[in-house]
Amino acid sequence: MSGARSRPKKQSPTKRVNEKQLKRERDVKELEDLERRISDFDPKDVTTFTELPISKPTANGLKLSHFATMTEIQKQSIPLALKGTDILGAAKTGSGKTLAFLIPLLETLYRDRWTQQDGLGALVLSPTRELAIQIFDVLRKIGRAHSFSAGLVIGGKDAQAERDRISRLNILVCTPGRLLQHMDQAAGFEMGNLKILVLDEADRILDMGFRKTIDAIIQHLPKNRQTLLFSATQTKSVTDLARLSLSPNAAEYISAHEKASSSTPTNLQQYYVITPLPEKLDTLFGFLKTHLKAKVLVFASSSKQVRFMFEAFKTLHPGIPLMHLHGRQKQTARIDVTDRFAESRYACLFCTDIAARGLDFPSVDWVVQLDVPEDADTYIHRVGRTARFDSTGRALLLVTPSELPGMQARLEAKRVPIDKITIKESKKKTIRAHLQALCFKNPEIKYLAQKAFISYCKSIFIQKDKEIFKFADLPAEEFAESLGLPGAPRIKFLSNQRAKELKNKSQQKLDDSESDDSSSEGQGKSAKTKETVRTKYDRMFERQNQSVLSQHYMNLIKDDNNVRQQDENDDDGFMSVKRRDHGLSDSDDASETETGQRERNSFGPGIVDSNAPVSNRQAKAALSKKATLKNRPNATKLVFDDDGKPHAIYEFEDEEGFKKHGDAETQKTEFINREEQRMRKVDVVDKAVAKEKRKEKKWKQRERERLAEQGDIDDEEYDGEEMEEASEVDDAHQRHAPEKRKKWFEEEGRAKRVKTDDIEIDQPKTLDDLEALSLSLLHK
Ligand SMILES: Nc1ncnc2c1ncn2[C@@H]1O[C@H](COP(=O)(O)OP(=O)(O)OP(=O)(O)O)[C@@H](O)[C@H]1O
Repeated sequence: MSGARSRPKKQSPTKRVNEKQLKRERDVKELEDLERRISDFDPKDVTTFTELPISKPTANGLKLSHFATMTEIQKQSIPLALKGTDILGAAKTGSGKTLAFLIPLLETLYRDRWTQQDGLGALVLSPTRELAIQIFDVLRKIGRAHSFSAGLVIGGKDAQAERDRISRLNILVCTPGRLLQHMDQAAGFEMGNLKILVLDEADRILDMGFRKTIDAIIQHLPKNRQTLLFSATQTKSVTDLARLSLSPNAAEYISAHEKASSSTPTNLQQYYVITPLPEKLDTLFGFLKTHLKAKVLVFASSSKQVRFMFEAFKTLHPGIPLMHLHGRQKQTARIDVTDRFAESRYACLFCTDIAARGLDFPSVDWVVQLDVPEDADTYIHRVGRTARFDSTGRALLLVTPSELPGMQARLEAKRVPIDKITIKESKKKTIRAHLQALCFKNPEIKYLAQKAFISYCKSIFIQKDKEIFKFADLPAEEFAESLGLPGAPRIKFLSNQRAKELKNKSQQKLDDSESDDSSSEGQGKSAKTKETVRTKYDRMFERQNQSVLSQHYMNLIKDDNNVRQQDENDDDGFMSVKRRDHGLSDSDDASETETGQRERNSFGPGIVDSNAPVSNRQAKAALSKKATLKNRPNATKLVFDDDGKPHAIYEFEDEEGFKKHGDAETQKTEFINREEQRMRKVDVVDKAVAKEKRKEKKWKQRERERLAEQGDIDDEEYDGEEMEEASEVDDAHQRHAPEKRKKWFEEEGRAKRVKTDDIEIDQPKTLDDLEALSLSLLHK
């Protein structure tokens, strides 16, 4: 019958077993073959991936992804890595290091016939989320014909969902902080079988910022694994290798471009322009205006500068789409921005160094460094975002006159060819007046400008290369002016050591973003946010740079702090908020106090007054009668002698006399009963007075409405009442309050006279008055 589906022939069980066995035998033979090819393999003169002794699935994946010819680092490192050697791979930016580690990774698991049941076999660590995403994408492309389960664990997503699947993964691409979090929390997450560990941007992962995290991760990994380290600026530090249980003799150091005349791509043109600090934004704006048909990456040294630049330049409409990327953005925003910039033809992306390493944005025309990088390695990574693989690109470094000699020396030592350019007078633009008007009009922008100013100054202060970064040479006032500020905000600095610690800590947080504002997925964090209501003050205190504060906020905290500051003889500091109830760990607290004077001369995050109210509501509540009573110690009765000295009453009575009134327990009970009765009486009075007040208030309200209807009272007086209430919490408002209050009282008297049928009640002054009032009210 046409159209009828023919049923698949049912195989006999014996036949099925035979087929399975045959397949197994074929696989074993293929693997043996592969092993033989690898051991016989002579890496000389190989140029294409097809010549490599690799599995069919990997070869297919490469073919389908259109990778055919190998780059230098791939040629040199893949054959060795396939033989199981530990590799320290160094090659210029954009030269294909990702494939150099992903191919051996897939092959190792394939040759070990890795299955889902074997658990985690390969681990790739990346310093940033964006880079991890990119590596994972390449892995998915070239590993599409394999049957391994691979996962991306980077934070910014639901931690529980990640935890649920992490134990089922064979290959994991992740950021260090997030991995450690899962190692601590995910039951059943085992790394004891791990065969291969990869550190991309190894020097960054092994530096101070990640030190503790990496050491904790390494402790859980088996020692007999293969380790591959890659970077454009590779570490050769013996200590670093020892931390990874790598012997420098056993690991192969492969530097694809060691003999090259430059350490940056040959198709990259590099320039610098000497720009005094206060002229930087003008220069950048002028640059953008003359490069509207380009894809530009602009690096600044902090997320605050990036935010300020982005917000301020947006209002100037330079004529090129603007975007910004930094570690304090939410993960979704970060992904959105990277995707949009990758897809854009012409755009300008303001970013911090989270975009400096590894990111492979296609067709970037220019990399502009608004602020000089902290070292030559960072310079190399930043400029490496352009001129990738076989494309061309250009880079521009804005360098201040005082930074120039030091920076030139560092770049020369690293074989970075860079030429000087000057800007044509006709192309110079100034945006200072616009920024000043903007800051004047828009407090948000002004606040961002203040933060940008302070974070820039701090970044200069904490840099370790003092030949480049000379804090004393900063033209503070002019710089502030160039940002549109009326004057330079004051800054308080930490000791160098503490500042560096904080920088590393915060850098790791930003890079890994496990616990910054933007990532709400962290278990600890979400638990914390559930417990407490976060107010705007909380958010302010949680900011990393606590000394970046608006003038308004400074005024709010100034008085309180002045007292403490004087105690501490800390004349130069402008800000002395020391602690707050923010859940800093004990160790953090301890370090604050242990280090004593050193810490006092410091700036630092999250160290604020623990007693400070964190919201208007709490501030008001803390001042309420109830709250003050609650916190007051029990009252003690004192009697003053003839000389005016206070004595406790028991001092006037000996034990005999005391016992005459009965035993202590009875006396106590009697006293409590007596007091209870008294309180009950007082309570009746209080309630009556309160009721009367409510009544009076209602009546006044009605009266006001009535007068307003008649046109006797104008709107301003209504405002006056609101102003008076608000004045309890707002200093600024208090200045206006007396005048308004006077006005209000006048109206009050008039209103009282008009209303004649209500009972006139004199304000009770003594307890007797109160009792009389309550009795009269009760009798009514
Ligand atoms: N063999 C190859 N053939 C063609 N294109 C390649 C090859 N290898 C890599 N590429 C491409 O070159 C670009 C850069 O590769 P990759 O990101 O791996 O560089 P990298 O050396 O890791 O750079 P960075 O040091 O900046 O991290 C990518 O777009 C990649 O697809």
